[in-house]
Amino acid sequence: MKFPILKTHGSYNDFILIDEYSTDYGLNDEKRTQLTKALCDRSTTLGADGILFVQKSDQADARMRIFNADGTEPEMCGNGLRCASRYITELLSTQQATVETLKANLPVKQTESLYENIPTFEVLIDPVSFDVSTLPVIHDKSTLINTTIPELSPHLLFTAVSMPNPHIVTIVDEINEQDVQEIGEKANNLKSVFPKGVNVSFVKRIGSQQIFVQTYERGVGITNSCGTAMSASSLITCILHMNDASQDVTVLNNGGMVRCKVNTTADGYTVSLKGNATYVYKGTVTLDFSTLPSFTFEQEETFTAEDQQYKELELYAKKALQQS
Ligand SMILES: N[C@@H](CCC[C@H](N)C(=O)O)C(=O)O
Repeated sequence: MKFPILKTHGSYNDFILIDEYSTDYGLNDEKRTQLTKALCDRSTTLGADGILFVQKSDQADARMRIFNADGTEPEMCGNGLRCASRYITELLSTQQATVETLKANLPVKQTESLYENIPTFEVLIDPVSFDVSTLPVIHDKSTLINTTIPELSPHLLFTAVSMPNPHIVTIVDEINEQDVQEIGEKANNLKSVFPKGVNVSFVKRIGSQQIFVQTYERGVGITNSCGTAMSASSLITCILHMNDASQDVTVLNNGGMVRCKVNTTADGYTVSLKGNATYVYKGTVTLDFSTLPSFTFEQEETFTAEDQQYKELELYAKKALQQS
């Protein structure tokens, strides 16, 4: 089997995009899982945090499915949706679209550049719920807001929210990557509390409407950034009165920055997530499912100027972090 792939990233949360919209490769979910594990492996010529499968939809303009590097399929991916949105809107020659995801059909659009000449997309994160049963978290209360989870840590205070993938967020004075790794691994092994695993974020407030977020992603590990986690973190800082809703929260991360706006709705909240959708390279993968994980990859095009431009945003975000 031979198929083209596109390497893309949102705040250096990187994905391999496979276009099943234009060509039916006859993949089933078992094959998608096998493919994801093989191509996302960082010891190969590719490597990524996940695969975005772009497909046809009978409810929306197109459909995006995301598979984590470990082959599992989560409910949502915010950074990935921006990348898929760029691909879909270019494919359909439009500037906005509705994209079917596992839990909702979501509006997406190209928007003003986050920084000079950065392809920028805005996606809606919805549905959002603080009901612990939606993550799920096994807990005797129906919501978990700024509360200890003694099985996880005796002193950290966590808030649980589904975006609609599961997140727990803790606000700290300083972020230590070792702690993020340790608590993230522990939470994902704690099946009595998080039966489906959980994304774990540490958040530091760095100024008015400005936060820094680091995330341990379920099914991946520590990533440069996680779009739904940054949306969850912005929302939680608003409900804890550290930031204001209805105004942008600038979220710095280890791969750059995004902007999140918390919207108050009749049912609760949604979050608008704005950030880059950067293409890195294109090429062709050749493989035989019977001999996976081995495959070959031939790179055909690199988006050097785009990559260079993004590095300037990254530098700007790093400086903003140092000055905070
Ligand atoms: N990186 C993503 C989230 C991907 C899914 C997550 N690892 C999960 O299992 O829920 C994002 O940008 O939101």
